[in-house]
Amino acid sequence: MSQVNTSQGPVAQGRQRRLSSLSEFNDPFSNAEVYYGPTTDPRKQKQAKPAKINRTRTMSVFDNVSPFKKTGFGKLQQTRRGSEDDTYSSSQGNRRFFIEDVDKTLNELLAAEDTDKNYQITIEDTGPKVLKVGTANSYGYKHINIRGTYMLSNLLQELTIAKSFGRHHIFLDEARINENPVNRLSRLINTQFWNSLTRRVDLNNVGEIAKDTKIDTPGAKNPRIYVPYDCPEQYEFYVQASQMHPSLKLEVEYLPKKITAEYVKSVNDTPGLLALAMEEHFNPSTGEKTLIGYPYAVPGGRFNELYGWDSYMMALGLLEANKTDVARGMVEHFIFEINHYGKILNANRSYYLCRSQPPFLTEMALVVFKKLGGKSNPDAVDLLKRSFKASIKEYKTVWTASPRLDPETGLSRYHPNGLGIPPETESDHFDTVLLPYASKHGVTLDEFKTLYNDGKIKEPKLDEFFLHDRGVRESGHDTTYRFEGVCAYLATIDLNSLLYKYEIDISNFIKEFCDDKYEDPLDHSITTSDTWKEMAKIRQEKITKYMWDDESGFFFDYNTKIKHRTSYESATTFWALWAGLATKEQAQKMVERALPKLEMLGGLAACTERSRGPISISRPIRQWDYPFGWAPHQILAWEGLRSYGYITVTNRLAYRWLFMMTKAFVDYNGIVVEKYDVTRGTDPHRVEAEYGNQGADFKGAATEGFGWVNASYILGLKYMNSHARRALGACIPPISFFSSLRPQERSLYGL
Ligand SMILES: OC[C@H]1O[C@H](O[C@H]2O[C@H](CO)[C@@H](O)[C@H](O)[C@H]2O)[C@H](O)[C@@H](O)[C@@H]1O
Ligand SMILES: [Ca+2]
Repeated sequence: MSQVNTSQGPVAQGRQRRLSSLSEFNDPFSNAEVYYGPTTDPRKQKQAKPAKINRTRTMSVFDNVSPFKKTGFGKLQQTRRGSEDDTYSSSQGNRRFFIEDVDKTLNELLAAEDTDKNYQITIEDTGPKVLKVGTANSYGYKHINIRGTYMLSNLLQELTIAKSFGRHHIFLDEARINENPVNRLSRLINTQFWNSLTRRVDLNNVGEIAKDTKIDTPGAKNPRIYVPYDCPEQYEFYVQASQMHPSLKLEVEYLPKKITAEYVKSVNDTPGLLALAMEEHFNPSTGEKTLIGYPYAVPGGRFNELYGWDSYMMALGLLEANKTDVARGMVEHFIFEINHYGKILNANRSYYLCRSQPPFLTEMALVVFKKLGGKSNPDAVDLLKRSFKASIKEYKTVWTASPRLDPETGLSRYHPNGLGIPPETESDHFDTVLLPYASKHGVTLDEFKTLYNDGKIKEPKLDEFFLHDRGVRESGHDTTYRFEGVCAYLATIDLNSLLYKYEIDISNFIKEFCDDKYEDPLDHSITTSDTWKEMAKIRQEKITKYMWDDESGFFFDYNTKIKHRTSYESATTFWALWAGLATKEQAQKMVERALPKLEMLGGLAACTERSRGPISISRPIRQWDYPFGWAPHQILAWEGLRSYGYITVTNRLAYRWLFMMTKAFVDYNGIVVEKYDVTRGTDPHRVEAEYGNQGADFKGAATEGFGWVNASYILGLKYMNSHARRALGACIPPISFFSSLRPQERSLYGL
């Protein structure tokens, strides 16, 4: 058992014995609230029972950190360096530290190791990379060294978290700060990041949930909620919340019945959160019924609201973590949005009311339905039916209606309504575009913005620019040179693949759940599975006719205005595989010809360098262009390639992406960001494009990662066998990993 330091007095020894025996029961990898919670708090040690919490396994340092040493295979034989001095190992072989003063150690650590003073310990810091910490068994009397960026940055993270739990002294398992990075990152995503990103409206938290850092007009100072005109219960609920917390100054407003572009522009200076779906809830403490919001996850960083396509990507990750209620909640919110706002919103803020985002509801409803137990669960069936009813409405009234539908080709475009300058962008985002107009009218930039927004200055060319800019934002790909000045005219491969998927899903739904006959409550039309199958077939033919380029192996966007196929090489070409509309021959050409142009060190780039074109001061880099890679592009390409039988290519692409994420996580203080530069080996998280990089701005410890990137990590790991997983844990670069493999293993990666 634990050693007792005989140089201490009997009181200290007794205390130490109690503390040691108490801490024996901790799983080194338990959630922060358990690990730093009351039962492990030495101050509360007397009251706390030594409960057998989360002791699921006996951890050993070597099991945990040295997989290559154990399995031993040539080149990859690597071990992560542990701390010195094994004298104080516990019987389980898992050393523990005792940090007597969390604050003091935190300050010492930062002073010595955070040499660039950004509250993170990274490979760019030039400190000694070693810190002495007291051992648990000596109750801090003897010291051992913690070495290296990864362990020191994990120490910083753990101390930061312990402090946030109000802890002054802690026991800390070495295994916790030397955890295999693949395990650590997946653990944090599943047990912590999702929780930090989850929102659920109740009477007490509305102020927090309504927070928005994007707009700073005087009218945005107080939180505000806009409620659909036909939701009086919700209106009462928010008024009650406002009255319960007067200091919040929460303003509650009804939306008009008809939401026009003029109305949306008129509230740009008084933005607010838009109400979402709620359910009735019985409060046992008051004995009364109240409303409570369905849970949902936000993307993170500046995006503190429910987004359209982010939600689908996050739902996939949430389901893997068994957070089914959150994924289901987001489906409920989308049904609500379609029924009350007319579309799945870009996000639930007033300034997003006119536009949507790439549609994924049918597939999202299907994955949630399956997870809820499928046909055997009446609740799941009910959810699925309501989802498809809403999806059919969305399909007909949003995506295949004016102005999004191009009547000539029958294909659809991102083409939302709206007026004026989008208020949610970075304040200087449009300056280079607006400056010439301000000069022309002899006014300052700010004066011009007001005059233009108020309609006092008319500039048709600028109207055209913003028409496309709104389309760009609806596409989710804001911004890219692929879409600039042209988006609203483009029938994109992205959108039309998703609509093909809707048609197929709706066809299957009608067959399986509606006795092959669906009467639409809106227009009373009757359709069968064949009706929708035929629509899908027609779209597939149109896509091939207008978009497929046999020579390059790409599906390109089609410009409906000039009636011309574009040649911008985008990773969204793989959405044709995800949706299942490409032929086998097309898929093969995509893999042989398009893929090599997009495959980079860290996975798929958003587009090719050639398509993006040269970058200069007057032509700045755009975040949805080369050399950046995005989680949704990876996720959809993996699934698309897999479904066409290209599993080995999927393995390879997934390894690349996961390597890049893991490496950045290890070297940069646990960072997980919105997007990555997939061409950068050392610091792929460093992106100096629009909006910087969400997820990078934290002190001490990242708490939320970024929604769809979190999901991509968990989904990507499903393609890794144990060998690849170990290589990732040791941060073996893709080239080294692939070239270290025996021929039959290389074939697993399509090499
Ligand atoms: O505020 C600027 C823009 O921000 C959003 O776009 C980006 O973040 C979204 C949330 O992660 C994501 O869905 C989108 O693809 C990103 O480009 C927002 O969607 C835009 O409308 C907004 O102008
Ligand atoms: Ca630093």
